[in-house]
Formats: sequence, C-alpha cells, structure tokens
Amino acid sequence: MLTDTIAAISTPIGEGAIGIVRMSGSDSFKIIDQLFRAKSEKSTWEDKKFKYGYIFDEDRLIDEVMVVKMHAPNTYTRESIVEINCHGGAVPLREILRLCLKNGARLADRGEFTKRAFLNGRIDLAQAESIMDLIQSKTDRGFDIAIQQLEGNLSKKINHIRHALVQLMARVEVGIDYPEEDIEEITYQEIQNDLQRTSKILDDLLKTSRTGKIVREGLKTVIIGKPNVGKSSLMNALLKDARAIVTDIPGTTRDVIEEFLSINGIPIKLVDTAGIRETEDIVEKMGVEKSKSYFNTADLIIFMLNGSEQLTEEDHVLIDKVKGRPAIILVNKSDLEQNIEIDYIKKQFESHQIIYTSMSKDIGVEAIENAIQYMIDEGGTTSTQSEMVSNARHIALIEKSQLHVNEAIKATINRLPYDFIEVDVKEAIELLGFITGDSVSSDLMNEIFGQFCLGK
Ligand SMILES: Nc1nc2c(c(=O)[nH]1)N(C=O)[C@@H](CNc1ccc(C(=O)N[C@@H](CCC(=O)O)C(=O)O)cc1)CN2
Ligand SMILES: Nc1nc2c(ncn2[C@@H]2O[C@H](COP(=O)(O)OP(=O)(O)OP(=O)(O)O)[C@@H](O)[C@H]2O)c(=O)[nH]1
Ligand SMILES: [Mg+2]
Repeated sequence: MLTDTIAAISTPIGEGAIGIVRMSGSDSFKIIDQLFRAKSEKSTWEDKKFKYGYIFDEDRLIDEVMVVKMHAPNTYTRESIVEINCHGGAVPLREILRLCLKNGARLADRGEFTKRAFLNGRIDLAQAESIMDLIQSKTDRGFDIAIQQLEGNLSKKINHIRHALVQLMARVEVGIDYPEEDIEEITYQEIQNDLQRTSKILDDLLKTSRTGKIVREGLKTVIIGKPNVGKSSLMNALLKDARAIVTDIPGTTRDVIEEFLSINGIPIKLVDTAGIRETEDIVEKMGVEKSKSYFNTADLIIFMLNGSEQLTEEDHVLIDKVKGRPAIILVNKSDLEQNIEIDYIKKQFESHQIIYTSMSKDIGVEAIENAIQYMIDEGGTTSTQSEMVSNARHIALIEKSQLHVNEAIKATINRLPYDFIEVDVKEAIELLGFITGDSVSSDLMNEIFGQFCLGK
C-alpha cells in the first residue's frame, strides 16, 4: 500500500546540532498541522519554504523547530513531504517522531523514502542503489562513480542496449510470425552483426567493473609468507604506523589483522596474516587456517620471501600456490647477506614483478605502492567513461546477459531457427531490466532497500 504516510528520523540520532524528522504521504500535512504552532500567526505556508515555530504534544512544548512542506508531486518521493528541523538531540528527535506516529503516520522501513521515489518513477533502481553508494563511499573515486550513477549515466547506457535488443527482436519476430508474407526479412548476418555489437558494448562495460568494484569495496590485498620473513613490518610500513606487533620470534602474528589504506584514491584492504606453517599451537593453528582462507579469496597477494635464507619446504608450498594468481613477489631482508636461490625464484615467477626490499632499512616500500597501483590499472580502466559498473549485482547481471547474447550469436552462426535466437535475446533483455528495475520483483526490492539506513 502506497497511500499510507511514513515517518522516520533522517539524520544521525543525538550526534548533530540539528536533526530532521521526515514524513511522506498524503496525510503528512494534516499530521504536522496537529503538532506545529507557528511563531507568527500571520505567516503562511509556501511550498518548500521554512516556517518557524514550535512542536507541541497537546499543551506540552517539545521543541523549537523549522518546518517545510513540499507538495506532491515535485518532491523526493513524488508524495507530499514534511520535514521538521529540530534540535539534534536524541530526545527531541524521538519525541517528534513519536508524535508523528501517534497522529497517524507509520514508522518507515529502511530505504522506504527512496523506495517510493523508485516506485513512483522519479528514479530507477540503479539510481536508487547509487544513493546508498554515495552515503557509503570511502574515497573520492568511489563517490564519483556513485554520483554518475545517480545522474542516470549507467541507466541510460543500459536502456540504450536494451532498446537495441528489443528492436532487433521485433525484426526477428516478423520473420517468425509472418514467414510467408512478403516483408523484407532480416538475415542471419544482420542479426549476428547486431548481436556482436551489443556483446562488445557489454564487454566494455564489464571492463570498467574490475576498477569499479575495487573503488567501491577496496582491493583485498593479503600479505603472506612463512613466519618471521617481515610481513607485519611491511604492514606497518604501508600503513606508516606501528599497527602490528613485530618481533624476531616466528609466529608473532597469530590472527589476521585488517586495515584500510588508500593509494592514489584507491582503497586497499590490507590483511597481515599469521605466517603459514605447520604448528601445534592451537591459537596459531586457527590463525593459519584463517590466513589460508584469506589467501584463497584475495584480489592481490603480496608474497614475501626471506632473501637471507635458503628456500624452505614452507616456501616451496607457497610458491606453487601463488603461481597463477595476481601477486607481487618480495625478497625481503635484502640488507643481510643473500642466500636465497634467486634464479629459481625468477624462473618460477617469470610473469610476476619481483621487488627486493628491506623493511628494517625502509627500502622498497614505494616500489611496492607503485606495483599495487600498476596491478589495479592493468586489468581495469583508467578511461573517463562515465558509466562505470561497480555494483556486484549489476556486474553479475551484465555477465549473465552477455552469456545469453553470445548464445544467440552461436545460434545465428549455426543457422538455427529464429525461435532459438529469440529465447536468448529475450532473456538478455530481461536481465538488463533487473539493473534499472524495469523488471523487478518484491524480493529484489526488499533485498536492495533493506540495505539502506533508516530514514533514507
Ligand atoms: N532536507 C533535505 N535535504 C536533502 C534531501 C532531502 O530529502 N531533504 N535529499 C534526499 O536524499 C538529498 C537531495 N535530494 C533531493 C532529490 C529530489 C528532491 C525533489 O524535491 N525533487 C523534485 C523537485 C525538484 C525541484 O524543486 O526542482 C522533483 O524531482 O520533482 C529533493 C531532494 C540531499 N539533501
Ligand atoms: N635484517 C632485517 N630484519 C628484518 C627485515 N624485515 C623484518 N625484519 C625483522 O624480522 C623479524 C620478524 O619481522 P615480522 O615483521 O614480525 O615478521 P612476520 O612475517 O610478521 O612474522 P610472523 O608474524 O611471526 O609470521 C623482526 O625482528 C623484524 O625486525 C629486514 O628487511 N631486514
Ligand atoms: Mg607478523
């Protein structure tokens, strides 16, 4: 039911000088008229203009406030909205919300204001999601992507692709429905060209997604190596802070340590792990297990070796695991006499970057930062393409949609009946629609808006 009036506290509770209680729905003006007394009897309500006065519960003064009425449909939700600007303490905010509820409003669900903006057609689903990204973005680059999405750039692109597929579908259907009529029929070659163009556009979009996802969630970077090679020293050097305990006792780090840092505006989620080894210590053992699972899901691995020692069995196990993964190889303790089998290492890691470092002499930290930057730019994009995909939900839908387009291309190449092509193209169209919300289920809406904060 959309006609009921919702209310919520839309600012942090008790943390600001001023707070806002917001209502949306057809009763919101009626409700505020019962609570609010203007300071000046002569003042009149003007759309989107503050009115100054007091909130009363019967005859009890609750707070001194500024109130705005906004007339439907030119509002955030497209419904009538009232915003009460009160003092930011927890008591005035909660009291005013309570009075709104007492007079007929219902407490809003998470994200319900924005959900109404979506359901009433002011914004589409991708734009609604971008509002949450805006609030949560951790870096300038993440914020830029979100604001572009709020402006509708991604949606425009998706609609464009969908439109092209719908038009193609229409032309194909003519051939299915009226095979004997003398309408100029689309050829397999034309269908194939069209689909290939679409597949390429989807591909370009997916290329932006790696960077997009990193900017949004941070590059999950895990430092691994056998005990005592200098992993925690590296963590501290990158953070420029003595975050992790460093000692000469192997097995010092027994649990994983996670911290965020930013390299040129890109968030890095850096994880220092317990040195991976066989151990009887039960706490360290659990740490080692955790290290292994972080290792498996990392976007980037920083693999540290000790240059002053010959390779051990533990190193060999890790070398095998790191090969084939995105990784930077560090040969640490380069200030000491070198005993490591360096030619063997070079051979194992022909396509990886190897950096010689000394954590105790502060050598190589900048080279590591540059290498991380390089790893980010390499697979992603530094383009200024405004429609970046950063949301995991959108990425998955574009990938699936592209699979169907590619299936349809196969069908044209094999000259299968048009119905076969149609099935996949239709599926691709529907999947893209889930991004903008043209196709949407209530489960999907609950999932998306349920992630919002209260009052949004
Ligand atoms: N006080 C307050 N500040 C806020 C918000 C809010 O809801 N209230 N916003 C909430 O996120 C953001 C601003 N977003 C908004 C988006 C659309 C409309 C709106 O009324 N749009 C109408 C009318 C436009 C016009 O007057 O020209 C429309 O699009 O038709 C308002 C705020 C950030 N600041
Ligand atoms: N000479 C020298 N010593 C280093 C270097 N890097 C680290 N160390 C020393 O090596 C010892 C172990 O360093 P940590 O950073 O604790 O090593 P770790 O890999 O985190 O060890 P665990 O947590 O036990 O797995 C400490 O005594 C450090 O001071 C280096 O480049 N050269
Ligand atoms: Mg350590």
